[in-house]
Amino acid sequence: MTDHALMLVNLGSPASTDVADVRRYLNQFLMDPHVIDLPWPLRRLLVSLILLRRPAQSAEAYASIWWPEGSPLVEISRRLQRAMHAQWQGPVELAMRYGEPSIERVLRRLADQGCERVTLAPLYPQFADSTVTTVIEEARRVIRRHGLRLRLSILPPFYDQPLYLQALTTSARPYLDEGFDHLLLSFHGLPERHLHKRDPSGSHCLKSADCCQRAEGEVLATCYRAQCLKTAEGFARLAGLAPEQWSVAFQSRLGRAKWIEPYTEARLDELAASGVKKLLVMCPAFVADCIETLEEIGDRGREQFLAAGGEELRLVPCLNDHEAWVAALAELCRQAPMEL
Ligand SMILES: C=CC1=C(C)c2cc3[nH]c(cc4nc(cc5[nH]c(cc1n2)c(C)c5CCC(=O)O)C(CCC(=O)O)=C4C)c(C)c3C=C
Ligand SMILES: [Fe+2]
Ligand SMILES: [Fe+2]
Repeated sequence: MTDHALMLVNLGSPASTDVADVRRYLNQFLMDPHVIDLPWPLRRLLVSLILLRRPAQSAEAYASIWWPEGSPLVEISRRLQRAMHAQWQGPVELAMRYGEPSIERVLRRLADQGCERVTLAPLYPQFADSTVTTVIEEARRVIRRHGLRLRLSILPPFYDQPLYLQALTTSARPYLDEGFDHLLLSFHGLPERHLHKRDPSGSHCLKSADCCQRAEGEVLATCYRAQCLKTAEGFARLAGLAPEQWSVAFQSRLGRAKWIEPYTEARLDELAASGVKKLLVMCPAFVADCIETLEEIGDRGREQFLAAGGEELRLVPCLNDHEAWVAALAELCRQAPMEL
């Protein structure tokens, strides 16, 4: 074995669709201070309130998209892991930020096997504290706590990398070629507060209608919304789409706080009302299909769009284990910079 491992990390799913497993998963996920960024007593109170009803609702949603092998997100991530073996000289491991296999279990196993270097690949194209930062912090915590002699390289967010955008375009091409009235690029949403907290100038994010279009340098480096727009523009350019053929929205809102806009739910109604009959939806914040794409868009979103007068909603699959993505990801990981 070479001593340089690749560790892919995705979000994770409940162990099963039982309400108790979903509650355990949601508790671990939502109690992460990077996800619900309130002081502990308030976070504990809010999460306990969410856990009164949400686990049963989410369990039903998970049950509607669950595969015989288990969670689609986890199974697809395993397929990606297997495909990466052919691209990486050394062990390729998969970990989940919440649930199993945990970052702790995987890093300890690698260290036990004599591995000295790990390229950590958070599988998120765009930066957010609730995804990327929490993975990196957890890896560092585990290394410190167990005194592991591991050197880390970290794959940075790749929202504008030509290799990623090209893979996205290649994987979407058959769907684009079938013809459509409009393409909606629906990204996972984020509470606005998360953007303000990371705005280095304190006066840029959400301060004007086009702040995210104009973001560059250190503002762009931590503005999730601006990075989503860059992904969308880069994809549209490569795919040869005209500006009126596509738009961006943000899905998966939770709670009462204000999340970044426009909301996908509202856009689905607007698009149907504007006469769009055949709608394509892509979800480029996710590299693997999951409850947010399959259930929220593929089931509930489709129902909503048809009820509003649309005729067809086609969900473009995420990159999953597409060969163009496997090759792109391997190259991006080889280029990942070593931590100082
Ligand atoms: C405050 C709550 C949430 C924030 C912030 C958040 C950010 C965020 N999440 C993803 C990617 C995924 N989220 C997924 C599921 C999911 N997300 C939240 C809440 C927040 N996410 C919840 C409660 C759930 C669970 C499902 C539900 O009950 O609705 C998933 C899918 C997991 C699966 O098992 O399929 C992904 C992937 C990103 C990229 C992001 C910030 C940009
Ligand atoms: Fe989420
Ligand atoms: Fe911004």
